[in-house]
Amino acid sequence: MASPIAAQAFRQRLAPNLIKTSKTTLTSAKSHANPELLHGAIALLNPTVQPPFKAIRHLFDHLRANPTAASALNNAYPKRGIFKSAAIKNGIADQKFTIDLSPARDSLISEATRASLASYGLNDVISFFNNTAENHVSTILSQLGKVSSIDLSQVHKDLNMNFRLCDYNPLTANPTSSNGCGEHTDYGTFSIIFQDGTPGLEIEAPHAPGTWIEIPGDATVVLAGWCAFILTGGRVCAVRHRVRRIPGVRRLSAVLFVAPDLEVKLKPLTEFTNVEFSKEIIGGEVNVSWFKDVMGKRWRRREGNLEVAERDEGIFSQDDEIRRLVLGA
Ligand SMILES: O=C(O)CCC(=O)C(=O)O
Ligand SMILES: [Fe+2]
Repeated sequence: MASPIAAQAFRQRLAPNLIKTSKTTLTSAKSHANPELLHGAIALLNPTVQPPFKAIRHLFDHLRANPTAASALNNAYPKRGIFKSAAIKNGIADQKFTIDLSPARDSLISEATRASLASYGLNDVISFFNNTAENHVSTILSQLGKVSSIDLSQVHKDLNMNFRLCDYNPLTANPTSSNGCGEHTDYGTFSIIFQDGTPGLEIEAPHAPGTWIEIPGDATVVLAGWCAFILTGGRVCAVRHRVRRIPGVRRLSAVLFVAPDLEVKLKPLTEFTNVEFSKEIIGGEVNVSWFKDVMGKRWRRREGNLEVAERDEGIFSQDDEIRRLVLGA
């Protein structure tokens, strides 16, 4: 999708202060495939702080074992809930549990609930994400801006962020399933994925669809989503990824998602684009809020968290359909 040159530049120019090139080597899911297949589609981050994985494990264990605590947390955001555990009953959906936070949702959690979850790690988790946002988000945004020659700061004034914890726990409805998180492309500008050392994350080679590259379990990965692809006129590629489970092995991750401001029109911020976009995109008919909503339905279906009434809508169930919306082909 994006030109190899821009993608290469994304990796190289992010390098000076962000990429750890020394110990981390990328290997391919296919035994002899070349890691260069990634063409710089992702960057590796040397983070200032690591997630508090011990606290994250405690928090998931506590919420899973205590439905009252889980309901109290979910009541802070009744529209969708915060702790998602559909995989306890649903063996076809992604076999993981998640805790979905954001600065806005954080402020809705009552003092009583916050206090009751403090000793199970909630505060540590929130300060980790706030710290990461403070230390890395604007730098990554400006580096992405430099490699694409497009000023992304003008459409990221509100810092629209989401924080997600994932628990790929063997105690789900389908313990032998290798599907931790089905293949998908994140909707926003970029995501930072922190891992607890357990492998499982795989990236699809942007120029060799169907070839999946295994990412080492200790790497912290920055990858771009659909909004970056559209805003930069295809100069930054949106990267498909997935998580495979190793039966019997628990894996934890923490993900920080950054997206443009909700009212921003999703159209290239340049007339010189690398690809041809759909007339809806060029015409500025799609804004971030609408796109997030549409994408959200798609990922909630995959994750088994879609409300019954929404489940039958049948639209946008595939990455392909999003691609059609964006590229019109
Ligand atoms: O758990 C991971 O490593 C990745 C999760 C992910 O891609 C997502 O939640 O969008
Ligand atoms: Fe993702």
